[in-house]
Amino acid sequence: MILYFTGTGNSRYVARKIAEEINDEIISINELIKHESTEELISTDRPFIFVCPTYAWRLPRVVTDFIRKTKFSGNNKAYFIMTCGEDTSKAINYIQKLCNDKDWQLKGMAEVIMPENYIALFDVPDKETSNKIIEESSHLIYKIASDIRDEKDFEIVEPSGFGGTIKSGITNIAFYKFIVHAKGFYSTKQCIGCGKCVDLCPLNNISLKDKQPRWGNKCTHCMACICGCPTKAIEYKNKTQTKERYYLK
Ligand SMILES: Cc1cc2nc3c(=O)[nH]c(=O)nc-3n(C[C@H](O)[C@H](O)[C@H](O)COP(=O)(O)O)c2cc1C
Repeated sequence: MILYFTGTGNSRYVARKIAEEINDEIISINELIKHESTEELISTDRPFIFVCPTYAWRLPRVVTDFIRKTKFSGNNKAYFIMTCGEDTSKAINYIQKLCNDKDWQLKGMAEVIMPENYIALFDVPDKETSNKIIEESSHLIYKIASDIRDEKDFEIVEPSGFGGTIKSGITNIAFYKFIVHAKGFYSTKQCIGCGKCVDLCPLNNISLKDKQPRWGNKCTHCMACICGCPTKAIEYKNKTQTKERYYLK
């Protein structure tokens, strides 16, 4: 069973490719969280395969919380596939700990480089570069799918050095404390009040007031609202006005 979380489509794309290759069922964690079905039992006799973005060199906190809260049964094997713009540093250590706590056998963690989507802090690649990155990911995605099909362990990810320990450790904690807030988001005159941002927000953190989006305090910086807006009417502080949006359908 493939369970994916996504902000801007990269992880959904990878999850779908794997599902096609291994002919397995696919479930959106976004939908489960959105409909508050996170504590229900999820059961399969095939391995659990989690696909999600990397946030500050670890699993997104929202995914870790989902896994911790939800009851899983039927088998105890888990694969983790993290899409990322660059690297996952020591995310593997935290995944191993999560698996130990869940009594799961970790069959491996793989990182798949996909286009950077963190528009609030960085530039995202142009269309041509994004397409090239996506195309280049296919070889690895097929290898991942083939290993899962054969129930093989993934090749071990080279452990990163001390820099990685800092990034996945203290920097991750500081990142959630100081950066991950909805405060900087606002809509512009281009907003047509369509509510797409409300639908896309996995945490139900956006509501419409007078046909304009209002953000609550549960934001996880997934970038779905700003990148998925059909009229490019959402901005973040003064960081995004001139930037292209990135969203993979
Ligand atoms: C809040 C946030 C934090 C991120 N942190 C990292 C990171 O630590 N390392 C990295 O390589 N990419 C990082 N990225 C980039 C995403 O992990 C990457 O673009 C991913 O494929 C997006 O997946 P999605 O489209 O399924 O949401 C970050 C993106 C966001 C929005």
